[in-house]
Formats: sequence, C-alpha cells, structure tokens
Amino acid sequence: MNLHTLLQSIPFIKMPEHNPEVTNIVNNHRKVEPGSLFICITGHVFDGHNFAKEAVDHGAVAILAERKLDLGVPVIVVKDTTRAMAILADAFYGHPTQNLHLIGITGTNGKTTTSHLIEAIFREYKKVTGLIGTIYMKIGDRTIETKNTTPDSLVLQSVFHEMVNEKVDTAIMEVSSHALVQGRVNGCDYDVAVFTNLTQDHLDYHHTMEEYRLAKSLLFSKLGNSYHKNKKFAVLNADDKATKKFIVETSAHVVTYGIDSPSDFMASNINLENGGTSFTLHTPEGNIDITLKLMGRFNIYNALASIAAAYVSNIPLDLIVQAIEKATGVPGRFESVNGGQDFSVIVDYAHTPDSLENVLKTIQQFAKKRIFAIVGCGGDRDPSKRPLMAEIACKYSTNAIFTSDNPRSENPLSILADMEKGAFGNYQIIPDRTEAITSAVQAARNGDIVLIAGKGHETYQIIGDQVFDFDDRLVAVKAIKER
Ligand SMILES: CC(=O)N[C@H]1[C@@H](OP(=O)(O)OP(=O)(O)OC[C@H]2O[C@@H](n3ccc(=O)[nH]c3=O)[C@H](O)[C@@H]2O)O[C@H](CO)[C@@H](O)[C@@H]1O[C@H](C)C(=O)N[C@@H](C)C(=O)N[C@H](CCC(=O)O)C(=O)O
Ligand SMILES: Nc1ncnc2c1ncn2[C@@H]1O[C@H](COP(=O)(O)OP(=O)(O)OP(=O)(O)O)[C@@H](O)[C@H]1O
Ligand SMILES: N[C@H](CCC[C@H](N)C(=O)O)C(=O)O
Ligand SMILES: [Mg+2]
Repeated sequence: MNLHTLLQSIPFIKMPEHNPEVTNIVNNHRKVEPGSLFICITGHVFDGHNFAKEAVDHGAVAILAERKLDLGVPVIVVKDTTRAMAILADAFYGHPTQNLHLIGITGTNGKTTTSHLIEAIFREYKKVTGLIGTIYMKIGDRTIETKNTTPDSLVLQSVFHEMVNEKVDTAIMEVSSHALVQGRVNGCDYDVAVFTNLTQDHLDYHHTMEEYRLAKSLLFSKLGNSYHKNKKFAVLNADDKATKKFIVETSAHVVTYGIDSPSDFMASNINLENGGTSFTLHTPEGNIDITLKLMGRFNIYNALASIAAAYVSNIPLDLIVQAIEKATGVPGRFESVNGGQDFSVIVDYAHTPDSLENVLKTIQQFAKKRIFAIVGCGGDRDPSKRPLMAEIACKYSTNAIFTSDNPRSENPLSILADMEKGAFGNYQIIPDRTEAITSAVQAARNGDIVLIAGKGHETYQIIGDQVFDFDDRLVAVKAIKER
C-alpha cells in the first residue's frame, strides 16, 4: 500500500510530497525493514522518537511522529501517534475484525479461563477459532508467543489479518484494562463483550478502583450504537456491582448471568465436588443440569459467562452444554502436579486478593488435613495488594509460606516486608521460590494440599531485568522426586 493511500484513513492530515510504497508498519526500531513505516511512540519507559534515525538507517521509508524530525524521508506529524497507529494498523490490514465474529472478555479474574471455555464451545460447533490472551495467541491449533495479555494495535490487527487469511470465523480475546486505556484495541469491531468481575488489582496503574472500573467500561461503551446491522451484546455478571454502571454505559443488548442475583443465565443447586462441579442452569429456553470438570464456585461464573456468550452468538444450547461439560482445565489454573506423591500439589495463577481467596476457599472445601499456601507478589505491580494477599493466605491456610513471584526491579525482601504487614499466625518467609516450594513439598504428608500460587503457566521468573527459566510445575515435580 502506498503512503498516501494509507494516510487517507487519518482525517485532516498534511500529505507529504513523496509517496513511497509501505511494506509494513512497525513501532520498534529493531523490527524495521526496507519499506517500513516507523511509528515513534512516546512510551512509559522509552521515547520512540529517539530511535527514528536508526529506523531510517535500517530502511524505513517514512516516519510517523509527534514532532518535526529532519531525517531525509517523509515525516508525518500527528498529535498522538499511539492513536494514529491503531487507525493505520486497521487500514493497513484491511479492517480484519469486520470479517470476524469478535468476542472480547474483560474483568480482573477469569479472562483466560473464560476465553478457553468459549473457544472450546465454538470448536465443538466446528468453527475455526482464534484466541488472544495471557498464555498465547492461537490461530486454529497453531500457537504464537505473546508478551502482553492484549498486544498493541499493530500486533493485534496483523494477527486478525492472519486469522482472516486462515479462515477463522470467531476470534476470542482477553481485553486488559491497560489495553483499553492505551487504545490497543481501538479499531476492533467487537460483537460480544463479556465482563467477568471487578476486584482490586493494578492500582499502581489506575490509581483508584473507579478509574480501574472506567477502564473496563470502555469495552462496553465502545460496543457500538447502532441496532441496524449485526446485533451487539454485552454479557454482564449480575452479581458484580460494576454491572449496573456498565448497563448505563453500553447501548448494546444486555444479557446477564449470575448465581445470587436474578439473571438471564443463572446457576442454582450448586454442588461443589472434589474433581468437578454440578449445578442447574436456568436459561431463556428452560433448565438444564450441568456437570463441569472444573472446580470451584468461581468457575461456575466462568462457565455461565461462556454459555451466555455462545448463546448470543447463535450456538444451539444443547451443543453449548455438551462442550462445556467436556471442557478441561487451562494450563496453570488449578493444575494438579503429579510426581507420584500421596498429597496434592496445585499450581494456580491467583495473583490478586480475590482470586487467592477463591482458590483457597475452594481448597478448604476438600482439604482433609493441612493446607500449605506458597504465595508471592510481583514487583513493579500494585503494592497495596501485598498485605491483603498475605492476610488471605494466613486466614485460609494452615501453613502460609511467603516467597518471591517476579520481583522485577524491586528488592524481593521489600516486597516480602510489604506482604508481612498483613500476615498473622503461622507463617514463614522463604525468599527463594525453589526453596519455598521444596520446603513445603518436604513437609507435606499424606492428605495435605500444597498450593503454589501466582505464576500458573509462567515458565520464567523475572529478577531485575533478567529472565530466568522457572516453572512452578517442574520445580514441584523435582522436589517431589527428591523427597
Ligand atoms: C506500562 C505498559 O503498559 N507498557 C506497555 C506499553 O509500552 P510503552 O508504549 O510504554 O513502550 P516503551 O517500552 O516505553 O517504548 C516506547 C516505544 O519505543 C520503542 N522502542 C523502545 C526501545 C528500543 O530499543 N527501541 C524502540 O523502538 C518501543 O517499541 C515503543 O514503541 O505498550 C507496549 C505495547 O503495547 C506494551 O508491551 C507495554 O507493556 C509492558 C511490557 C507491561 O508490562 N505491561 C503490563 C502492565 C500490561 O500491559 N499488562 C496487561 C495485563 C494486565 C492484567 O489484566 O493482568 C497486558 O495486557 O499485558
Ligand atoms: N471468575 C473468577 N473469579 C475469581 N477468581 C477467578 C475466576 N476465574 C479464575 N479465578 C482465579 O484467578 C486466577 C487467574 O485466572 P485467569 O487466568 O482465568 O484470569 P485472568 O483474568 O486471565 O488473569 P490475568 O489478568 O492475569 O490474565 C485463577 O488461577 C483462579 O485462581
Ligand atoms: N497480568 C498480570 C500478571 C501477574 C502475574 C504475576 N506472576 C506477577 O508477575 O505479578 C500483571 O501483569 O500484573
Ligand atoms: Mg489472562
């Protein structure tokens, strides 16, 4: 696509004299190739304008910037390059989301789990699916590595473009609050927007719970304001108090789910068993008894959200039920680790107060003996959740062990000191994560449960700016074998 055609998508722009062919768009100078349009982003850490010269040296044929630069190639100046990037990415890749049934999921906890459940339902319906989220991006069965839960607009639109080329009809994606605020999803034409829940996290970034809620609300307020063509649906959790505000903020059709509050998709007669969960599902078409392979009351919410999202997407209810009953767990979420031991070891991605409480309460329901809870908190992330998570670990376990998660640029001991402010009773501090896991595995006896929380599917640990190989599941198995 030539530069002038590409720039037509941005109103009132001053067209440069030269009109080179643009072969790709990048915002990292390391990805520049001959023919690239390089977009200078003023970021949280770096100023992309500082890499513009290097970009030209590597073959960039044009620059999009927030200030004038003299580089010998066309430099187009706009007020906000991040905003312009989403518009250009959508145009460059041919508005791919208009050719996809797009489902976005937002909320503090349960996005990855819910996205996998929705994927499982659509696959049962013989649809070709795409998935974008914390663990990976997927096109059909092919997985692609990802850095962020919701990638930037350039990566997103290029992946959607690949999805369209590979005949994907439904794309399911996690939409983080950071992505909504940073406009990473501008240009995404959602058909269904799902809300899981809103509890404390990310206050380092959003500052207050109301600001955090407003970030989440953008998924619903941007759902579109026309009833003319395709129907748009907001699928909302009736048991969460944010839902009342989201209903006001969206003009889409609203469908609710819940356990306690009257809703369109409701669960009653809940039976939480070890190894599964059963409940009666109330739907607009009548009641159905359901048995899930997933454990815990919180997974009923994830299942209800998925059922509702599939239902408004016109998938027959009997098929939805068939798929949801078959669905197994997601990597790193309540994942059992088996090294032949006579006690349970569970790896879970709980890294917020609410998720930790949920997972520990679920474990308490089945625990016959002691519960070891290995818990840490990430560095460079909301410090106010640290004492809360420690308090929850002490409250719902018999043996709390505080350790490091991803310390990042922070001193692990100061993170642990923050946690200790909420701790009480019988707890230990073992900063080295391998030692913490090994110590719990060595102390555990027949019938005990060891929960290793916080890192789930992660296969690394970030200490300083170094990334080390680290997988809770492998460390636990090794410790079990060495017992
Ligand atoms: C604080 C934050 O959200 N940062 C995100 C933001 O980065 P940024 O725009 O500030 O980038 P920057 O690193 O300052 O660089 C500025 C520009 O210089 C360019 N650059 C930089 C260095 C260089 O050598 N050359 C170069 O060209 C960069 O490519 C960029 O264009 O935009 C980037 C692209 O979208 C993100 O990858 C990055 O996420 C960072 C890595 C991050 O850790 N974010 C977390 C907080 C996050 O977003 N998490 C949510 C999930 C949260 C949840 O719900 O649990 C997520 O969606 O992942
Ligand atoms: N609906 C839910 N409500 C509360 N807690 C949940 C729910 N679903 C899952 N959890 C807990 O939260 C953890 C993370 O779940 P999941 O990965 O599905 O959430 P997420 O929203 O994708 O998280 P992230 O924002 O880090 O990507 C799980 O390991 C479990 O402990
Ligand atoms: N998406 C979350 C993941 C947290 C995972 C936890 N292991 C940590 O590093 O804090 C975040 O960026 O806050
Ligand atoms: Mg996730």
